[in-house]
Amino acid sequence: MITENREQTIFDHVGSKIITDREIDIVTRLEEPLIVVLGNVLSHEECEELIRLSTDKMKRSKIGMTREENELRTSSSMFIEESENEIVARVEKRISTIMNIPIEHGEGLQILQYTPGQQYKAHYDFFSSSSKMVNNNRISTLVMYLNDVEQGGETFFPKLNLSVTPKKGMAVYFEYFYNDQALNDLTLHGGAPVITGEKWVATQWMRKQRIR
Ligand SMILES: O=C(O)CCC(=O)C(=O)O
Ligand SMILES: [Fe+2]
Repeated sequence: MITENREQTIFDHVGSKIITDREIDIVTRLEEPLIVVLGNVLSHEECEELIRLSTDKMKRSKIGMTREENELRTSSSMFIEESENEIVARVEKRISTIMNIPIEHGEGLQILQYTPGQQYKAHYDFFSSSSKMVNNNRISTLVMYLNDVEQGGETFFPKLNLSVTPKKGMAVYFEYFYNDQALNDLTLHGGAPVITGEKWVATQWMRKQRIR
């Protein structure tokens, strides 16, 4: 493997497994920019619990659920901030090990629900240099799939001709903290329209510095 001249990454795992309270599988990796497909990240029970928590919260406060009015993302979204929930705390700890960043750098888990026709058009997760957020920008993302989608809903990276099929309990990780901005720009990605069924994901974004 050619490793010279490669930039330092945040994700530091080698081999085919990441040992946390669960044994996570490294299924596929693209090196630059680093994009890793991971298996066995969440148990089916944990996936179902995250969907339940989000559905519950949605019911409790109708304003908590933001149905996006803009064209970029047509899914519904919700932040889960219940770190006091045993499952959320356990999952956050695991995510922190996978992403190799303390959980205090993480925005709360965001749950997205897509119904047929809904999508998330190609975008960057990092904030543009004109944003106030750029001082403590995002550096990495973990998108976890909470269910199987009958048809559609792939996470796609148009500049890399890469797409990842949602599979319950699996996840895709990518980072964009390279000195070479051209590498960061290659992480353009989106959620393809769901054709049949529903799609639920939980996204963890990490910031450069702690935010909680
Ligand atoms: O739904 C997906 O596959 C992608 C989600 C995403 O890009 C995000 O949450 O930032
Ligand atoms: Fe994204």
